[in-house]
Amino acid sequence: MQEHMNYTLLCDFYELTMGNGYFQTEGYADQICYFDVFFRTVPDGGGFAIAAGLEQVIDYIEQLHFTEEDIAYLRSKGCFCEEFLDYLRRFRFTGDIWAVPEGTPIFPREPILTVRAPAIEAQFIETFLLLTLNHQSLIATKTNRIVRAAEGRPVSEFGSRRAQGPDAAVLGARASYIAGCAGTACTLADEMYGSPAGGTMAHSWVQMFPDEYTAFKTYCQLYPHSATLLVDTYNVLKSGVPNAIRAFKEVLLPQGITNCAIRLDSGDLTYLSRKARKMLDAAGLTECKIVASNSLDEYIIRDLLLQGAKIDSFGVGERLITSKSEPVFGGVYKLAAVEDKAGNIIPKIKISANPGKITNPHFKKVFRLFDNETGKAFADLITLHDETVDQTQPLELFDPDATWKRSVFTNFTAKELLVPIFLGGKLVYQSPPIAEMRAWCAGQIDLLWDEVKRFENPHNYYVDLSQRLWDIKQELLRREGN
Ligand SMILES: Nc1ncnc2c1ncn2[C@@H]1O[C@H](COP(=O)(O)OP(=O)(O)OP(=O)(O)O)[C@@H](O)[C@H]1O
Ligand SMILES: O=P(O)(O)OC[C@H]1O[C@H](OP(=O)(O)OP(=O)(O)O)[C@H](O)[C@@H]1O
Ligand SMILES: O=C(O)c1cccnc1
Repeated sequence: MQEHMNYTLLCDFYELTMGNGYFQTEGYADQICYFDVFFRTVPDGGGFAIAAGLEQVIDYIEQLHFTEEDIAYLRSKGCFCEEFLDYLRRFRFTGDIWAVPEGTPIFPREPILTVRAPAIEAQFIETFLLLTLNHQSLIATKTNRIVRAAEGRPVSEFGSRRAQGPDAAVLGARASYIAGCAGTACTLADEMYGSPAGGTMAHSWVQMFPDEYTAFKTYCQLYPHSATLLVDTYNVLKSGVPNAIRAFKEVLLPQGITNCAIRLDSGDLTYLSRKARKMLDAAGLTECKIVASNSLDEYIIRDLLLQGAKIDSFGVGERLITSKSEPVFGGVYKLAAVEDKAGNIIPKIKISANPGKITNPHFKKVFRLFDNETGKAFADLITLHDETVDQTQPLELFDPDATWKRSVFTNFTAKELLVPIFLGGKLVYQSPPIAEMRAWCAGQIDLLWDEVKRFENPHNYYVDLSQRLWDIKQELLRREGN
């Protein structure tokens, strides 16, 4: 796991060959440059994504170092000069990083992390930054859709066994908690990151005993305050629910415990939950909760609730932990500017035949604009690094592609999204406890309009450019695009 691993060589090999190249090319080794991390489309056609993974980026940056074994390995590749290998012995990150806090809703094309550092350092960290932010933001974004579909009912993350490897399980559980899961079945995610671990029982527990009732009774005796009995091993309505009722009545009720649950893991979850609810209520177990699982996702959960299922909470595994419907979060790392010897910032652009892939040049800031009357966010504004937004003056925003579409806003508050994380190689940010990230995430999503939160065809939230930034972009397009 991350804490015990040296991930320095978890980079694409070209980061090293470029680094060696910059090192040997006069004037490039110390070239200060700016890179932005941003993404282009929200997975699943959603209206926004959730940023996650920053704490692991911080750990990585702090741990960055090449061991003598790493140097020997790189020497064996035969393509790095000795001076560069010697430089790698002393390699540390000395630059600046700004990023959006974890749990923040984010939108396409805006920087969610910016690096300012000497070229070799800034280039070297690309792979790990992207893989970490892409993975956790993907799982956080998917989880949040699932959690919103559950309309306030707790969702537990059950996916470790189907995750694509240990990091995907543990860090996925971490991201899912930030994005709104109530907890996880992953014990290590609790120990390492504080995402609360808990769970029910497997079919094997029920199969292990001579009969279903004995399995339930034994479990209730062992865990009277957290008994969730899995009722679908044999026959839900004919044996599972009746045996659960019997065990609850014989073991829990005499102790005054009414807090209990059953889990449904197959069949028609609406039909079975409605029938089970009636049986539990008729037995006086009105406080007994019904948990549902079995290849759930946001669409099935929404359907179940529309059908009138009597489900109190959900366990969601494979489709959450793998983000099965859309398993790629396309965050990219693009050069936005370099500094000349005098420290002037020279903006850089990447041009593409696809206008959506043209980058926003320069060292930038992102402001989120909130309407003072409703408190809701209505647009994000990307500006140059030295611009401020004057909240006392009307602000004209325009569509960066269809520039004739303009609106003037008054009575708003502008909040900067990116906060300093490293300055001069020194960590200046303390990640909040994970429960605070989770509360921050929920609070920030509350500030988005419902139209932006639709699962299908959401309202397109505006991410606009300041006039100065737009002018610089157009100038670069004219200069470089011909
Ligand atoms: N009422 C419902 N409406 C929509 N989807 C449902 C409903 N009930 C269950 N589902 C979903 O339908 C799928 C059924 O899965 P599957 O074909 O594996 O059946 P199963 O009943 O789980 O069988 P098995 O006993 O093999 O596990 C699951 O994704 C489940 O969440
Ligand atoms: O379906 P998921 O969303 O991934 O939720 C987790 C699943 O994991 C367990 O199943 P198990 O590994 O025993 O397999 P099975 O129930 O599918 O046979 C559990 O009973 C859930 O069905
Ligand atoms: O605790 C559970 O019920 C659980 C845990 C992992 C996978 N499926 C179910």
